[in-house]
Amino acid sequence: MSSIDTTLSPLFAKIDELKPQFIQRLTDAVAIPSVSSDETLRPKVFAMADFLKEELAKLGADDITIKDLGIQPPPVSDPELPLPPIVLSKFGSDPNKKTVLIYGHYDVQPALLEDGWASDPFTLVEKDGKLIGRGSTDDKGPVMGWLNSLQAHKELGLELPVNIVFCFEGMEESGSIGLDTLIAQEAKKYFKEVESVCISDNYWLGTKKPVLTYGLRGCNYYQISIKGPGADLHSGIFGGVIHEPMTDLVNVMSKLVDINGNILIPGVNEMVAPVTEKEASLYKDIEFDVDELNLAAGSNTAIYQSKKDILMHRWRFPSLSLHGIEGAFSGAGAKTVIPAKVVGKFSIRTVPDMDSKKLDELVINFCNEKFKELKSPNQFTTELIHDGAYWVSDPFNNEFTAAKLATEKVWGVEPDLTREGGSIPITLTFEKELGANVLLLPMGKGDDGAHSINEKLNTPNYIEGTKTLSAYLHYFGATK
Ligand SMILES: C[C@H](N)C(=O)N[C@@H](Cc1c[nH]cn1)C(=O)O
Ligand SMILES: [Zn+2]
Ligand SMILES: [Zn+2]
Repeated sequence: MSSIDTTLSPLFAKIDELKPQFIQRLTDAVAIPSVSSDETLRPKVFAMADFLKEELAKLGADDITIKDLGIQPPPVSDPELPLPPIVLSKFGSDPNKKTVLIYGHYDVQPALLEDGWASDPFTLVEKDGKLIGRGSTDDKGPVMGWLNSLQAHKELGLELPVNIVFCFEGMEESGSIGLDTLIAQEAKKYFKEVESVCISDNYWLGTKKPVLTYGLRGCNYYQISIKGPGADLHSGIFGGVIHEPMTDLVNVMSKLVDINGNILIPGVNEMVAPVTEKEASLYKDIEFDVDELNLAAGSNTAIYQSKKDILMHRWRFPSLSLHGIEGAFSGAGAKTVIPAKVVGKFSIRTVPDMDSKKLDELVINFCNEKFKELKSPNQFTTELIHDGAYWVSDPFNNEFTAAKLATEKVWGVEPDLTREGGSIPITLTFEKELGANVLLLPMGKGDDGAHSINEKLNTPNYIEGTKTLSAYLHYFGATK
């Protein structure tokens, strides 16, 4: 037995013993509806920051620093809306140990029972080996996983193998506003000793095999606002005699993408890096198939049937999704209203070598052009709400080697190396500003339903995932 194995055996046994407390920790976290995109729930996002602060204090943090980010910039309804703080914390400062920055986010996507949840989204339910609740997999489960690991070390009196710097944010689901600047400001201060970054905020590709992730798509999020009449109107009185904002909006939005997911804005696809032969050969060894995709989607609606096509369109080609229309009638029944103002939301997932600023220009000009063709007198604007960069790294550095050992130790299989279709806007900033390697070490499975109804984290993924994160720190701490 190696000395790491000798350390990990009692650590894993302790994690198993603490399982009920770990589930309670996640239950308490999920109970706080920290939805960053809902301005009315902003106090709850602050409550979640307080919760983390208390947990970190209980675990004996050497330092806890709460960084205020000021007021949220437009577009917002409340011009005085405060941004949630960044929760920073340190455990250990041994100059002979490596220092690992662990990033996670404490905000969540919106969730309403009436969206189709089987139970209240903010009450964690354990059913059939699954922990169901908003944020269970994205990202409260993994964040609690790190805290669980510290608790297990503390209760065993086991020294941490690395110095830890936590950086938890409350705006990830809304573009990580303010965090870029904070990282740049603290690079030579709070983050001075950091030499490596680990993020657990994505998912296995499928449901059977753990993965390590070396790429993310970026995300540019836009809104089109159209304003017409002074107030919502009766369609029996005004229908057919005025230009309706909703008709204009649906018309413009329908020109952005076709039903096979092809982006119709000229110049966008031209920015995408060509596929090399080496890259094309990478896909065959990855464990995944169209059935896994259909299972995770809960439908047989795949555009592509081959593994390679699916993965390439998830990881290395851009996509444009239409998300919703603010101000449109969306309730049950048959309300005969003409909405006075509507705001259409869509985003583009970006990939190498797309230029974010050039993309904004192409999108905004295209929308303006399509609206102009309608010859409508309504007021029209398209704007970027937030953007986050794509990221691709080397999956064979020390971080990935240690994570592979940790995954094999816990799960007994070699992990696949994957990219992620989703975005974690701050990843590239950490890499650039801190000059550190970043590793993505996911906890949940591909069918967890992040951002969807009935989001879940399988209980074994939560517990074995806590072991994997812990083992990673030990293997990485031992690298020369
Ligand atoms: C992968 C990560 N857990 C996640 O869900 N990220 C979000 C980030 C985002 C970007 N714009 C809005 N939210 C995502 O990929 O949608
Ligand atoms: Zn997330
Ligand atoms: Zn998310």
